Amino acid sequence: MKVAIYIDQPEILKRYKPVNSHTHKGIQGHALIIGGSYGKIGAVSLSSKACLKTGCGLVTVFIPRCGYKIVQTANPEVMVLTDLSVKYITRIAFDFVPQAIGIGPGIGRDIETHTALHRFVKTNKTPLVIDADALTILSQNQQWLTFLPEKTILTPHQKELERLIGEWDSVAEKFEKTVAFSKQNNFVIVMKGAPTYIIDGETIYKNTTGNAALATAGTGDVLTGMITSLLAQSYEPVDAAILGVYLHGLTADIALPKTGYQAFIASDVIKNIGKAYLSLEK
Ligand SMILES: NC(=O)C1=CN([C@@H]2O[C@H](COP(=O)(O)OP(=O)(O)OC[C@H]3O[C@@H](n4cnc5c(N)ncnc54)[C@H](O)[C@@H]3O)[C@@H](O)[C@H]2O)[C@@H](O)CC1
Ligand SMILES: Nc1ncnc2c1ncn2[C@@H]1O[C@H](COP(=O)(O)OP(=O)(O)O)[C@@H](O)[C@H]1O
Ligand SMILES: [Mg+2]
Repeated sequence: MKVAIYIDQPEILKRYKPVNSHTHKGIQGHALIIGGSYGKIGAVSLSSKACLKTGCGLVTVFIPRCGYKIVQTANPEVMVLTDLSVKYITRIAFDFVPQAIGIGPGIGRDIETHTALHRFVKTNKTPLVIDADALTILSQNQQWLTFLPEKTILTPHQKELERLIGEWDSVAEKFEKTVAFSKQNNFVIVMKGAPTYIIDGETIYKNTTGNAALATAGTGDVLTGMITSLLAQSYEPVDAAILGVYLHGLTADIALPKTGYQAFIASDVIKNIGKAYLSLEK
């Protein structure tokens, strides 16, 4: 395995772009988060809130109708578009041009959602982050991979990675297969775990923040919102992935002395994004 580049504060400061004092919401990026299904609207609610809290100017979600009141109530700052279907996404449509799209949190694996995802990837040209059930659907339809834009960011956990690249017999083989998959498709792979690695072709980055408090429902959905936010704010895809993973881990390191491992939940990641950013400016 090639030597990994450690992602620590000096590496982050090479990439981090502070906010310009003359900016306005119209140029801070408009992100679209597509996901949710009956019982898993929370995933989109968390993801879209994290997207806003990471600095994106405008955030819209596209969800099934059952999520409308939930997201509008939980996150009044987020705009909401709905599918015609109540429980699942069946046809993705929106009438604006986002700077980045995050797709997958809570989207489910209904067969009609497979069709919606197929139609979407065939026509989409917007920079993309793909997570969760959208990754699982893609794993089952690998001929769709050629439709994805260059440097699409995929954020699999270990099981989702296995569905994409197949089983491995050793850690070295896991990296070999992931590097090959990244090179073949020109994707950025966020290989989530403890620690998380970011793989961009032959280049491997190893994150240095985060702890076991993150082993709780929804923290991956939050990460998707954070990376989508940075992509919408014009970070290069690999930098959006690196900075997103670093800040995400840092929230858990900051919160740990107050929450302990057990009481930390995905909303605590979101609560601590501000402190994570502030620590970069110290
Ligand atoms: N509040 C919500 O609405 C939540 C919705 N979620 C959504 O639920 C859907 C299913 O996601 P899941 O990831 O639970 O289901 P998956 O079936 O995709 O993956 C979970 C399976 O992978 C295994 N696994 C092996 N190694 C793992 C690792 N390192 N990390 C995580 N799992 C590992 C688990 O044991 C389990 O069998 C996704 O769309 C996701 O976004 C979850 O994120 C939980 C919270
Ligand atoms: N023990 C751990 N140490 C550090 N980070 C962890 C640990 N367990 C999980 N994480 C992080 O938490 C997140 C979990 O993502 P994921 O499994 O997709 O959760 P969900 O789908 O519930 O949102 C990933 O960013 C992963 O790296
Ligand atoms: Mg997940």
